[in-house]
Amino acid sequence: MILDGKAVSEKRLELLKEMIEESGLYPRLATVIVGEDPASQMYVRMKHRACERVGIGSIRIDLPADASTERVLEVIVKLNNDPDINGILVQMPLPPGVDTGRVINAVAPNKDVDGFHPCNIGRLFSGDPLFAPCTPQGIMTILEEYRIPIAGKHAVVIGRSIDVGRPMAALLLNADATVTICHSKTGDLKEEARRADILVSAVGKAKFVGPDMVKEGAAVIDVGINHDEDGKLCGDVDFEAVKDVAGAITPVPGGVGPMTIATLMENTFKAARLETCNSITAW
Ligand SMILES: Nc1nc(=O)c2c([nH]1)NC[C@@H]1CN(c3ccc(C(=O)N[C@@H](CCC(=O)O)C(=O)O)cc3)C=[N+]21
Repeated sequence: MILDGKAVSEKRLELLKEMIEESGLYPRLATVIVGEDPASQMYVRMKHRACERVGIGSIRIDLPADASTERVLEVIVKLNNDPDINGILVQMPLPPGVDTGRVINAVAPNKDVDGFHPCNIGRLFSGDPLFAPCTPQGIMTILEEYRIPIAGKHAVVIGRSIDVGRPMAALLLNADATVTICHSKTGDLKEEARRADILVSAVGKAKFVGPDMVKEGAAVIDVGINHDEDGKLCGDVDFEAVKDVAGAITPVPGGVGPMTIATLMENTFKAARLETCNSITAW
């Protein structure tokens, strides 16, 4: 079975649009983009387009590639204090001259729709999430939509990044999976992967996951964004070879990517609803 992330994202965006309309709220997202990386430019454009579609207002702040950390922090503090903004997204990766850790720490946790702030990561790992990072949260939505069982299953996550691998493991653990996190220093990665009922690959290498790494019937989730020899967009998984072994598999494109954007919209609506609670205990 192919897990159609594009279709699920469309469905969720339609639902969200109705929910926003009914709420009477007008959520607003600010994106901050530093530099002119073409992929980042494209992703940010896609995010603003999604905002427009569901009834979220959005503004975009562009800074030059040589902007100082202080300058980026200044912009974030202003957005933190702006009552017209509910959600703040700083497009990653930042140029090497900008201190990413300081930038992430500066975003107000209740506007952190990316879920990267240590407060949000901590809440996620303590089993009481506020905002979870969009890519792994979007993957949970796909698994839910297709009724793929998680509780009691063995999940293996390849990759330990703060935006995907780690929060993915926390979300699966919160859903009662038994979770293994693998990375570049893992002893026998093949053997670990083969144990997975749910295998999530977030490595960044084309054809990294072959059929010899997949248990018959497993759900395979491909988070990779790579390009093959012909320059065509592809994931980490050798799709053609794995699709007959796996019970379910996400394609690239059309799998995890669209879910990331749909989840960002959902998180922004959540941020707008939070704002209407004036007590921190209600979060
Ligand atoms: N602060 C921050 N938050 C992010 O969520 C974030 C980020 N920085 N930096 C970059 C990554 C990457 N990302 C994607 C979003 C959509 C697609 C997507 O929709 N992809 C389409 C294909 C698009 C194409 O044609 O290239 C698909 O897979 O079908 C992919 C990747 C969000 N990211």
